[in-house]
Amino acid sequence: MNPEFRHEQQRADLVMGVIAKEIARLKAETARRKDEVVNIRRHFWDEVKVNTDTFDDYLETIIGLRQEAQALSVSEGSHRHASRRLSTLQRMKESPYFGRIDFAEDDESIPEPFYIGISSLTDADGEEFLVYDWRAPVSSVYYDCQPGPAEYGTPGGTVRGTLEGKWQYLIRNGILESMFDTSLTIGDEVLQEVLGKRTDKQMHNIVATIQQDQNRIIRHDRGRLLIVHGAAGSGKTSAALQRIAYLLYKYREHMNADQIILFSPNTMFSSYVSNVLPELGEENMQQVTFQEYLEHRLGHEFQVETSYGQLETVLSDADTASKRSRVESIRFKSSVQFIEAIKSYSRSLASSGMRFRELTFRGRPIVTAEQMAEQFYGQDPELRLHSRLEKLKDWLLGEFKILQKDEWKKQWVQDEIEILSEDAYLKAHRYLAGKRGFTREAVADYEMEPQALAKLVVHMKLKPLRKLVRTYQFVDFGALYGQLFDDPSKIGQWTQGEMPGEWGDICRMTAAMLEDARLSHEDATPFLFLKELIMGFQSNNTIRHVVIDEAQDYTPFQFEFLKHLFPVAKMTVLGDFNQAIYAHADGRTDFSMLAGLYGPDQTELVNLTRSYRSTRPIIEFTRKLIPQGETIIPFDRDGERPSLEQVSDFKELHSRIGRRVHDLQRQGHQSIAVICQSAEEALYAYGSLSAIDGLKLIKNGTGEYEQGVVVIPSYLSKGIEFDAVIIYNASREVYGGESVRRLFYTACTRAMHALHLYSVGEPSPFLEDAVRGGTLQV
Ligand SMILES: Nc1ncnc2c1ncn2[C@@H]1O[C@H](COP(=O)(O)OP(=O)(O)OP(=O)(O)O)[C@@H](O)[C@H]1O
Repeated sequence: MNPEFRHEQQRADLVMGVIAKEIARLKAETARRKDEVVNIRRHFWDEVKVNTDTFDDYLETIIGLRQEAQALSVSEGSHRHASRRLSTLQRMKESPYFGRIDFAEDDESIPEPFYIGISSLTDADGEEFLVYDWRAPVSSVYYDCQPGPAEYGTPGGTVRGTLEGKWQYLIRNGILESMFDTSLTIGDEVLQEVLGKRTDKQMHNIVATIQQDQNRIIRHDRGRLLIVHGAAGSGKTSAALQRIAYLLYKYREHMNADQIILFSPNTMFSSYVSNVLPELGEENMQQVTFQEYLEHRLGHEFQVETSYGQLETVLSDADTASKRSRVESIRFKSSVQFIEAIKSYSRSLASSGMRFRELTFRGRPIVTAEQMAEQFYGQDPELRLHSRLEKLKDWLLGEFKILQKDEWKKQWVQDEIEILSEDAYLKAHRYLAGKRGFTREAVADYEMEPQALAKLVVHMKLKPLRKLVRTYQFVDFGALYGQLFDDPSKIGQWTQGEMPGEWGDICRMTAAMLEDARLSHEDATPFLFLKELIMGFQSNNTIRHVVIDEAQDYTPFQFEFLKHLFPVAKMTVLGDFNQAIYAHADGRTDFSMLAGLYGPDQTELVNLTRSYRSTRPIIEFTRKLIPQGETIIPFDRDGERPSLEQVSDFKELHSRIGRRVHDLQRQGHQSIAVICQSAEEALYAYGSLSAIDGLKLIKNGTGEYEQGVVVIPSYLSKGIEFDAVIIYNASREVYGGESVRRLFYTACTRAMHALHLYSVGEPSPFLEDAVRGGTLQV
C-alpha cells in the first residue's frame, strides 16, 4: 500500500471513530428524549390542575396546559432532531465521505483539504470540519471547477482561490477501496461503476457523482421559474430531488419539507423516488399527482376521467370521426386560446349569464333560479362575482329565516312532532333548555313550549338547505361551464381565434358528458379554472417551492392553474418533449409556452443533453427514433446492441419472450420489463406470458414500483427504469402512426443495460433508420 493511500485510510478510520462516538452519544440521547416524551405524555394531566370555577382559575388552567404542551413539543423536537442526525450518521459510519478538494484561498499559500460527504461533521470540540456537507458553499467547487483559479459564493461574498486538486474516494464497509484523481471530470470510473449496477426497488441519490450541468440545476437560485429540458436519462428527476435537498439545507432556518411539493406522474413513481431525500438525511417533500388534486376538488361533483383513461381512448379507438373530434377537443381545451376564452367568458358573467339551481323545500320551490339571478344582477355591478355571490348567499339565508316564521304553524310540523323518536324529543328538550339558560342539573325543571319545539323542527328541516347555500351549491357550475358548449356559435363572443373544424361535434360531446355528471380529463382543469375565476382562487400560501416532473405532459392550462394555486411559490419544471405522450402536446418541442408564465426576467432555461441511464449502444439506437436525436450525448458505458426479432405470430412471440426473459435472468438482470403500448395490450400479454415465473402486471393505480419481471403499459413506465426492457410488439400495426412515436421512444429509453424488441409481422417504420444505420441488431 502506498503511503498516501495508507494515510487516507488512517484518516478515514479517524473520522469513522468520531462518527462511532457520536452515534453512541446520539443513541443515548434519543433513548433519553424518548423516555422524556413518554413521561410527559403519561403525566400530562397530573401536572395540569383543571379548574374553571373563577376566571383566575380558568386562566391558571390555560397557562398550565400551555406550559405542559410546550415542554412536550420541546422534547419531541429534540427527539426528532437527534433521531434524524443519528440516521444520517448511520449512513456515514462506513462511508464517511466521497470526495476531496485541495483549495487554497487567495491569501494562503498552502491548500487546505476539504472532504465532502452527505452531511457535515466536526471533531469532538466542534472546531475542525472533518467532513463538509455536499451542499455547503465550498462544496460547489468540487462539482463546478477544474484545477486552477476557482471561486465559490457564500452569503458573505465570493471566496477566490486556487483549486490544486480534486479526488474521489470509494469507501465501502469502512475500507478505502480506491481513490481517483478526478481533476478533469468527476470520476468517470466511479460513474461507470454506479451506472453499471443493477437497478434497485427505489431511486438513489447521486451526490457523489453530480455532473456540472446538473449542479447548475441543483444550486440554481434566481427568479421564480427554472425550466429544465433534458434528454431521457439525463438526470432530470435526480437533479430535481438533489435540488430539493439543497434548498432544504440552504434555507433550513426558514423552510421545511412540508413547504415543498413535487407533482409526480403517478403514485408508483412517487414510491420509486421516495427514498432519495431520507437517504440524504432529509425529510420527504409532499408528493401529489395532478389527477389526485383534480379528484380531491371535483370528485364529489363529477366522475372525472383520468389522464390515462384519456390516453387509452386515443390509443385504442380505431381512426373514426369521433376519435378525431376527441383529439381536437383535447388540443383545443388545453390551449392558451381556451384559457383566454374562459377568462373572457367569466368577465361576461358580470352582466349576464349566471346560472343558479332552484331551491326547494319539502318538494316545493322556495327560491327560483330566476329570483336568484335577479338578486345577483340587482347588486352593484362594480362588485366582483365572488362578492356578489356572498351577498346572494346572505340574502338566501335571510329568506330561510322568513320562511321559518310562517312554516312552524303548519300542520306538517305537528305531524313531524308526533312521530319524533323519544331520543330526538329528549335532545330537543335539552337543547331548548340550554337556550333558555337552564343548567345541566336543572334541565328537568324546564317545560318545553310547543311553539319552541315547532320552530326547532322547522329549523332542523332547513339545515341541509342552509348547508347547501353556505357551500355555494346554489350556483350551477356544471351549467355555467356547459354554456360554453350549448350552442356552437356562441364561442365567438369569447374568442376571435380560429376554432377547430370539429367544434360542433366537440360541443355535442361535451354537453352529453356534463349531462351525465362526467368530466373528461381535458375538461377537468378548465372547469376548475372557471369555478375559481368566479369564486376566487383557493390558493395555498404555505408552499414555497413547486417541482413538476414530466412537465411535458402538462397543458398550458394546468401551469396557469398551478401558478394561481401556489401564488408565493417558486417553480422548477422538468421535462422532455420527446417523451410527450398526450395528444395535447402534439407538435410541441419545447417549453416556450411557459415563457409568459412569470415573464422572461423571472425565468431560466437549462438544457441537459448528456444521457446516463442507458449504455452507449442503447442510446445510439434510441436517439435515432426522434428528430434531432443526434444532439443527445451518451455517457460512454459499453453494452450489447439492442436487438430486433421479427416473428410471424403471437404464439411464437410468447415463446421467444419467455426464452429471452430466462436468458436475461441468467445474466443477472433483476428488473425486467415487458413494455406494451396500452393497458389493453398489457393485459393480453400478461395472460399469454403466464409461463414466466412470478410475472406481475402493472396497472394504473399500482402504488409500488415492483421489481422482478413485469408487464407494463408504456405510459406507466415513464420516469422509471429497468435493467432490461423487452418491447412486446414493435410492429407497424402497433407503432405505425406518428402520434405514437414519442410513446415508443419513451418505452425504449427505460432500458439501462439491455433492450430487445419483438415484432409480429412488419416492424414499425420508426426502426428503419436504426436498422439501416446498424444501431439495431436484426
Ligand atoms: N450524475 C449522476 N451520477 C450517477 N447517476 C446518475 C447521474 N445522473 C443521472 N444518473 C442516473 O441516470 C438514471 C436516469 O436519471 P433520471 O431518472 O434522473 O433521468 P431523467 O432525465 O429524469 O430521465 P427520464 O426523463 O428518461 O425519466 C438514473 O439511474 C440516475 O441515477
